[in-house]
Amino acid sequence: MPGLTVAKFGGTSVADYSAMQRCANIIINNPATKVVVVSASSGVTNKLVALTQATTTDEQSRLLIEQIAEIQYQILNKLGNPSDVVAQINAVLSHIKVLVERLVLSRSKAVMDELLSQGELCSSICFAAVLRNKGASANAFDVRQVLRTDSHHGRAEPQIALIAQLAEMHLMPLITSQVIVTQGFIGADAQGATTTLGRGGSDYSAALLAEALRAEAVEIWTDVAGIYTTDPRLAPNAKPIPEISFNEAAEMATFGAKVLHPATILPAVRQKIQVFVGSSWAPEKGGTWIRHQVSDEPVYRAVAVRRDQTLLNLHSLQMLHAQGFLAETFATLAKHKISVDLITTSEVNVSLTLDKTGSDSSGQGLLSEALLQELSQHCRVRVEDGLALVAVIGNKIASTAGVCRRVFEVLEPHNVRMICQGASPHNLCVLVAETEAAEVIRALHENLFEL
Ligand SMILES: Nc1ncnc2c1ncn2[C@@H]1O[C@H](COP(=O)(O)OP(=O)(O)O)[C@@H](O)[C@H]1O
Ligand SMILES: N[C@@H](CC(=O)OP(=O)(O)O)C(=O)O
Repeated sequence: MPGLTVAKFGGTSVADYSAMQRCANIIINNPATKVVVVSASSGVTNKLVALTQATTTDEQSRLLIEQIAEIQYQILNKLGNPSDVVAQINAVLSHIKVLVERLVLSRSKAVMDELLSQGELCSSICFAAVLRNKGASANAFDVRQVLRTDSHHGRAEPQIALIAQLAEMHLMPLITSQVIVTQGFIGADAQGATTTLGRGGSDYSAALLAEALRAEAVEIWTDVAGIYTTDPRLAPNAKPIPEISFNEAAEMATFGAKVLHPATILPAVRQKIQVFVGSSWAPEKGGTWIRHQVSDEPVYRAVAVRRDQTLLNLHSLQMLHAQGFLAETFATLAKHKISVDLITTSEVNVSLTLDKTGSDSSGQGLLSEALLQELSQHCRVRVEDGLALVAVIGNKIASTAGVCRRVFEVLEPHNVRMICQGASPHNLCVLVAETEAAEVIRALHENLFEL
C-alpha cells in the first residue's frame, strides 16, 4: 500500500498507561500509520517465561499471574474500566491460568508458546483501547490470522509468501478505514497452533507485516532516540547515528545492539523498505534512518557487544592432514539445529562460537547433553562459558590499513580468547571475558569515536 507506515512499539514504550498515551500521540500525528505492532508491556514476557519453567512453584506462579494482571488493571483503571475491554483482558488472564495448569501435566513447547503469546495479546487489547480513548478509530487484531510460521515452537520460521497472501486477504481491507493494533513476536502454524519468533521478535514481526503489506516505512519506537555508536547505557558519550545502511544495521543487530532484532532488516532489505528507529519518550529528538543507500559510509560506525557467548573447542588428532572432520562436525551441529557463528582453526583444533541470535523464546540453552555426547564420539570437546563478543562495525574494515592497530592498542590489558577479521568488510570482532566486556566497549568507543 503506497505511503503506508507500520509502527512497532517495544515493551518499555507500552509499559503502562502514560507510556501508551505517548505512543498514541505518535500514531495520531502520522496518518500514514495504519498498522501498529506492540510488544508485551515491559517485564511481562519475562514473567511468562518464568511461568513456563518447571522449577517455578505454585506460589511463585500465583504471584507472577497476579503481577501480570496488575499491569493490565492499572491501564484499564486509567481508561475508566470499559466493560468490553475488561472482559477481553479477564479472558486472557483466565487463559493464562489454564495454560499454566496444562503445563504441569505436559511440558509441551506448543503450550509454552501459547502462554508466552498472552503478553502481546494483553498489550494490543489495552493499546487499541487507549487509541480509541483519544478519538482514533482503532481495533486490536489477532496477528495469528496472518503471521503464518512453521511449527518450530520457540523459534518459528515465518512463511513469507503465505503471510503476504493472508495479509492481503484479512488485513488490507481493514486498514483503509482504521488503525489496526496487532501483536509482535507471535504467529501461528498451519494447524493454528500459536508459535513465537524468539525473544525480541516483535521488530521482526513489524518488518514482516510491512513487507506483506508493501509498506513504505517501518518505525521502531523504543526508549532511545535511534541507533547509537554504542549502547548509551555502556558509554555515556555514545552518539546517535542519523543514517545507516542496511548492511551496517544488520551487522549491529547481529552483534548485539539490542535496539534492533537481527532479522528485522531481512524483509526491509528484500523490499527496500526504509526503517526508522526513534524514542517514543522523545519523538521530537528524531532518530536513525536505516536505508538501502546512505551518503556517508565511515570506516568506524559503531561498537556492539553480544553477551552470554559459548566457545566450543574441539580437539582431534584425526584432523591433521585429513578430510571430512569439519563436515562431520557441522553435520552434527546442523542435526541439533545449532548454527555456528565464528570459527577459527589450527592443525588439530577448531574453536567455534554458537549463534544465539533469535534464540529460543523459552530461554533454554543451546548445548544439549545429546549434542555434546555425539561430538565427543569423534573429538575431545571443551566448553567455555562466560564470554562476550565485542564487534567493531563499519565499512571497508578488512581493506583499511591501521584498523587493527587502533583496536588492539586498547585491548592490551585484556585477554582476547578469539579474533575474527576479514570474512566481512563490515566487522572485526574479539571474544573476551564477559566481566571485561563493558570496559573493552568503553575503551574502544573512546579510541574510535571520542578522540
Ligand atoms: N547501539 C545501540 N544504540 C541504541 N541502543 C542500544 C544500542 N545497543 C544496545 N542498545 C540498547 O537497546 C535498548 C532498546 O532495546 P530494547 O530494550 O529491546 O527495546 P524495546 O523494548 O523497545 O524493544 C536501549 O535501551 C539500549 O540500552
Ligand atoms: N515481548 C517479547 C518480544 C519483544 O520483541 O519484546 P521487546 O520489543 O520489548 O524487545 C520479548 O520480550 O522477547
